[in-house]
Amino acid sequence: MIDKERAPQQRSPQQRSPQQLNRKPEEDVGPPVVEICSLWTKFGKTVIHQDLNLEIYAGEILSIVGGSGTGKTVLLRQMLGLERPSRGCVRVFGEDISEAGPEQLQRMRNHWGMLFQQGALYSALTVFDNIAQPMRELRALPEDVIRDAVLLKMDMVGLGAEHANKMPSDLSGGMTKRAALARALALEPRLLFLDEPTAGLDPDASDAFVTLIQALHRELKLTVVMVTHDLDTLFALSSRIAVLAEKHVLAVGPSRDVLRVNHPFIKQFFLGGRGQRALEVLDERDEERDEDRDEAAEEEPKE
Ligand SMILES: Nc1ncnc2c1ncn2[C@@H]1O[C@H](COP(=O)(O)OP(=O)(O)OP(=O)(O)O)[C@@H](O)[C@H]1O
Repeated sequence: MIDKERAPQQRSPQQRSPQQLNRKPEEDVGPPVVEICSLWTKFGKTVIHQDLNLEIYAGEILSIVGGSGTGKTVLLRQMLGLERPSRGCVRVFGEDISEAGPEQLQRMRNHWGMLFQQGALYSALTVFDNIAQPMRELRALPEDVIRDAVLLKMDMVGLGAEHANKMPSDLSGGMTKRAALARALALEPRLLFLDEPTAGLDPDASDAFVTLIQALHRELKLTVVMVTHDLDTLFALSSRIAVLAEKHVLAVGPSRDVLRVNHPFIKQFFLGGRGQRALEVLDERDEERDEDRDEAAEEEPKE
C-alpha cells in the first residue's frame, strides 16, 4: 500500500521553500536537551504535525508560539511523554520518550518539572502537601527532609512559610502560580516546562512572575520550554522562539531574527499594536544591556 504522506506530493511553493529561519544558539551548547525529529501527529485523518523538527539546548528558554490549534499543547504533551506521536522521535536527555515504557517514563519524569496552565494545584491538599507530593511519591525521603525542602522551595519562589497550611482556594492567582512553580521545582529538575505561565495574572503579578522565572532560570541553570501567547512574557524571557505554522516549525531563532521572517502569521502575530509595544521593551532591554557592557568595559583595568 502506498503511504500517501511519504509519497512525493504536489506542494505549494510555500511548502516547498526551505525552512526560512533555523538558528541555533550562538555559543557552543553541546547536544540538545530535547530533540524532536521528523515528527508526525495525526488524529484520525487530520494531520496536526507534519515532519516537524526542533532542538532545544541546555540553558536556553525556548518559547513555542503559533495560532490556535497548531498543536503547541500536543507537542508539549509529547515532550512530557503524555502522548505519543504518530511517527518520528522525541528525545529528552538523549532518551527516546516516544518509545519509553512506564518505568523508564517515570524515571525520566523525575528530571523535569511542569507548570500547567490549568489545574496547577490539587484543590484538596494544602500548599505544603502540594509541593511535598512529588517528593513523597519517590518513597525515599524522610518527612523531616521533605519539610526542609518544601520550605526551601517556597522561599525560592517568594512564598512565606505562613502560606504553607493554606488551601489553594485561599491563594491569589500570583501565589497559586508560585506554589505550582515550587511544586514543579520540587525534585530539582534541570528542565522546566511552562504552559502559559502568566495567563490569568494582572500586569503587576505577571511582571513579578516573569522576574521570578528569570532569576530561577539564571540561578538554577535551567533549560526552559514555554508555550505562551503573551508577547511581553515571550520577549522578556525567550532566548529563542519557535513558530509553529503550516504543521511544522516555520522558523526558530532569537526574537529579532524571527520577527524579520516574511510570513503572514509572523507579521500578524508579532507586528500588531501588542507586538510594537513588546518590541519597544526589547529595544529598551537591548539598550540597557549595551550600556551595562560599555560600563563594564570602562571599569576593566587597562594593560
Ligand atoms: N486527543 C485528541 N484527539 C483529537 N484531536 C485532538 C486531540 N488533542 C488535540 N487535538 C486537536 O489537535 C489540534 C491541536 O491542539 P492543541 O491543543 O495542541 O492546539 P494549540 O496550538 O495548543 O491551541 P491553543 O493555542 O488554542 O491552545 C486541535 O485541533 C485539537 O482539537
